[in-house]
Parts: sequence; C-alpha cells; structure tokens
Amino acid sequence: MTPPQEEVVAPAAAPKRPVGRTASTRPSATTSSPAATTPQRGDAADDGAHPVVLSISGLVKQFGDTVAVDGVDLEVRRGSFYGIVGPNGAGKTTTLSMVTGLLRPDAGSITVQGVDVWQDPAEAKRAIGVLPDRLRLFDRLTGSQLLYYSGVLRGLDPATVKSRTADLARAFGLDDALGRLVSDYSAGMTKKIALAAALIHSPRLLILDEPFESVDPVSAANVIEILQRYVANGGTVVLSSHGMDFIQRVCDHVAIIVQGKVLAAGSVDEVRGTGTLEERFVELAGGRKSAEGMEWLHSFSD
Ligand SMILES: Nc1ncnc2c1ncn2[C@@H]1O[C@H](COP(=O)(O)OP(=O)(O)OP(=O)(O)O)[C@@H](O)[C@H]1O
Repeated sequence: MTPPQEEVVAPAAAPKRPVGRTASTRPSATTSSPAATTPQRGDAADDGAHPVVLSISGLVKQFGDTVAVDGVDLEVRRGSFYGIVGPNGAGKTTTLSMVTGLLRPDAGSITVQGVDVWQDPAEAKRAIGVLPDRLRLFDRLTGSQLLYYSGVLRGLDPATVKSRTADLARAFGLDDALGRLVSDYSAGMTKKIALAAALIHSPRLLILDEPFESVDPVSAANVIEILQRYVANGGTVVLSSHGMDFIQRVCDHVAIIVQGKVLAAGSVDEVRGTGTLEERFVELAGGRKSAEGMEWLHSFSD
C-alpha cells in the first residue's frame, strides 16, 4: 500500500463507559455488488443499547485510473469485533485510512458516534484509537517516551499515562524494552508499542490495520484477550486481517472487500454460510490461481 496523504492528530480522549457486548451489529444493508447475497440482521437502526459507532456511506477513493474504494457502505455498532478481509490491493487500508481521517475521500461520508470525520475531524478523532498499516512512529523516542507522548497528546495527565504505560508494557511483554529506542525494536515489538499507543487514551473505537502482522503467537493471544475484554466492556474494534481462522474465531462480524466493493457483510456465521470463512473468501475473491506456466522455477539456476 501507499502511505496516507494527510494526517491529523486528535487532541483528547473520550471517557470509557462500560456497556455489554452485542451480537447485533448491522453492517451495510446494501452492498455494491451482485455477489452481495449475504443476509443482513434486521436489528433496528436506533438500537439504543448498541448504537451505530461507525457509519460509512458511499465511500469512494481513486488514485489516477485505479479505483481503490468503490462505493463502500458499512455500519458498525458498539460492542462489535468487526473484521475486514480482502485480497491484496482490495482497498482495506485505503478505506481504513479514510475512516481515521488520514486520507481524504473523493466521495461519501464517515461518521464516528454521529460526528462526521471530515467535517469535524478533531471531535471525531477523540473517540478513535488508530493502528495504521504503515507505521509512522516517532521512532527516535524510547517506548516509554512514545507512550508518554501519545497519552499526553490525547489529554491524559502524566500520572495516568505513567500507570497506563506500566499496564500496557506488562500486557504486551514490553517491560524490558520501554527504555530502548523504538527504531531498535523488532517488527513485532514495533507493532505492539504502536498498538499500546493506540489504546492508551481508552478510545471508544479502535481501528487496527493488520494488527497481528509480525506478532508472535503468544503476544497475539495476549493482545486478543485484551481486545476481547475491551469489546466486552463496550469498546468497538474494527480490524483488517488476512487471518481467516483468526477472524472466524475472534470476530463477531466481517466484511469481505474485493476490488473496492463490499461483496458480503454481516455476522461471521451469515457471511461464511455452511462453509468456512476462508472458502467464502476464496469464492468471492475469484478463486485460486493456477501454478501452471511456472515450470521454469524448477529448472534451477545451477
Ligand atoms: N497513494 C496511492 N497512490 C496510488 N495508488 C494507491 C495508493 N494507495 C493505494 N493505492 C492503490 O489502491 C489499491 C488499494 O490499495 P490498499 O492498500 O487499500 O489495499 P489493501 O486491501 O489494504 O491491500 P493489502 O492487503 O495488500 O494491504 C491498490 O491498487 C493500491 O495500489
């Protein structure tokens, strides 16, 4: 992917209010392809216990001749663990970059808790914690300095930042690394410190682009448990991933994006139907490619 073009930093944190987990997220009722046969849940749009936290409508983004995002509609309700999947180049990162205010859409609208991300970015971003795909961190800071900066920038007082930093470092297994420069971290450690920075202000909505890439299985399990508890207490997670097993196991809702369009969206069970999510994904993404014509690879250069 290509790095986002525009960046804005949110100034303050939203208070956390514990609310029970829902199974009633209603993603886009209309999808932008004939392949969108997935039934949608019929829960009311004004479900008071689980209001819509994120609403995406008619989102479009084009880069030259490439239509990266082609009319995406999605709704995510409070307490959802929402997975976004799609083949390489499908438009996931472009969509999430527009949702988080990092990339300006060509058309469409995005609201977070009813606030338009592009009309009132500062207000919308108070509610969002972001793990961007291409990490742009201040990596000449130590881990501890980065978390301090992230927390104070979000309006937390230093004592709160200090205590949350200790909690996050313990949870992510970064205690021993906090005093080292982030530029010296491994890929997985960098991902984890960036995730910690996204969490520190206890946002209402977490947008995580491929959060488990390069993260070891034990750390991933810890992070998943943290996210599950966050969701169980009223937080909302939207993440992109290529891990179908993970999405099927952990997420309650999923959208499959192919060539910039949502081809299926709904609860994981609705989308996968009678097969696995991976089978549904392969079906919608156009099936496997043939390895024929690659015989030269077995000729070996020596
Ligand atoms: N800044 C940019 N300039 C030109 N083309 C871009 C830019 N950003 C993304 N694209 C193109 O838009 C399309 C969607 O890219 P995007 O990064 O959103 O896909 P993705 O679903 O996140 O892919 P992956 O799973 O590989 O990360 C691709 O064709 C990509 O080349």
